[in-house]
Amino acid sequence: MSTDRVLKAGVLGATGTVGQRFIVLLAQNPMFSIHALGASERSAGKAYVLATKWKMSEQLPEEVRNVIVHPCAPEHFGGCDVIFSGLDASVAGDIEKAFFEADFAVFSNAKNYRMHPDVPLCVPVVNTDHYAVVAGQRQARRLKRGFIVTNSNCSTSGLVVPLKALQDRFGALQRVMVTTMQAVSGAGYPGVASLDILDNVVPLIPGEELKMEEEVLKILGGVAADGAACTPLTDLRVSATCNRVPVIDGHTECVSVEFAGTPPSIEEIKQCLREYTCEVQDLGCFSAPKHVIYVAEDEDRPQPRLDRNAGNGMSVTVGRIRKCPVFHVKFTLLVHNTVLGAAGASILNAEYAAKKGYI
Ligand SMILES: NC(=O)C1=CN([C@@H]2O[C@H](COP(=O)(O)OP(=O)(O)OC[C@H]3O[C@@H](n4cnc5c(N)ncnc54)[C@H](OP(=O)(O)O)[C@@H]3O)[C@@H](O)[C@H]2O)C=CC1
Ligand SMILES: N[C@@H](CC(=O)OP(=O)(O)O)C(=O)O
Repeated sequence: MSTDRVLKAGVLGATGTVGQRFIVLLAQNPMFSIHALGASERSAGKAYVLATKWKMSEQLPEEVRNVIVHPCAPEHFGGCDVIFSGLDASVAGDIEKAFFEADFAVFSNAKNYRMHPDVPLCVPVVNTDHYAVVAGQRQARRLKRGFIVTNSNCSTSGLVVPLKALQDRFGALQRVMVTTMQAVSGAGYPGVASLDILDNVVPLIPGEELKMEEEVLKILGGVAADGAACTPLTDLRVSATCNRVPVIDGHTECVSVEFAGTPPSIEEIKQCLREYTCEVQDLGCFSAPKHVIYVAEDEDRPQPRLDRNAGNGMSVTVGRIRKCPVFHVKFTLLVHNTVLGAAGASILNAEYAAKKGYI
């Protein structure tokens, strides 16, 4: 298809935290027009402005205010070229399946299909090569034009970016330890009660650590020669510890890395991170950041309030890069959890899919 055509976008879960971020980003993106919105039966039939509790700092785009929210069923999304899903995971499995089986191109934020071998788990600045499994996915699931691509857990999306840069330049990684400090917007709306999170740190985000530990292996892995399945790494070991902190947006992660081979110097690591580039940049995708990784110059960065909007939320900021006395190197990174960690990644995944002729 021509990448000059404006793609009609449907948004499932449009009223939620990720859904609102989709609305903000799609309204600014010349490749897409917002064509249809979906949410639960609680919201269906209402104008969007009445169905959602708008929590973005940007104004609700005028053209979306009075769009009627539909139930999340394919018959309400006719004419859409692409479906973005910010659905709650408790319902995403069945609803997204109904859409890709109805021949829609689905880009999901939910966890349900992430670890399926024939589904790309794609952080678009890291592993667009995993789109190679889409043809096999269509064949195995008897889909004509439909398919599903997922993006990762929001903390995973930040972590894999510097890890990919290091792996590409210096070879296999052996062990990674990560401790996260995750923003409250990661829990959706209304999310964590203020009495739980103000003046506090909560050392548990149910299910989060295992997701990170598994997803990193898939994203940093490859694709089988016949294109039938993704092939997660088997030699890398990842340990994650996840905490909720009283920050609105932006997940901070303290990472320690051990290389399988001879470790590079700290200067070589900094240079590698600064120089990292990826395919969506080469293709000139609208949402691709100019710099995938910003290496923070100041010793006390990254900080969520100051750095979360780097590259319009599509860049990862890495700082405090130093020797680790246990592994080889340690650093702190920051990722915008609802932009590169969610809606922004989905949109860039769709831009890539359009450029490569999948849509
Ligand atoms: N927040 C983040 O940083 C990240 C979130 N994700 C994932 O993205 C997804 C959305 O998260 P988030 O926006 O935070 O969640 P929210 O709880 O804020 O929003 C959930 C959305 O799902 C809709 N929904 C709920 N039940 C149904 C139903 N039965 N039928 C149709 N729609 C329904 C809601 O509609 P209604 O308003 O009508 O109830 C709402 O639009 C989740 O799967 C989450 O795990 C992934 C990465 C990061
Ligand atoms: N659990 C993440 C956000 C999220 O919803 O992730 P996932 O889609 O992997 O469940 C957080 O709280 O910050």
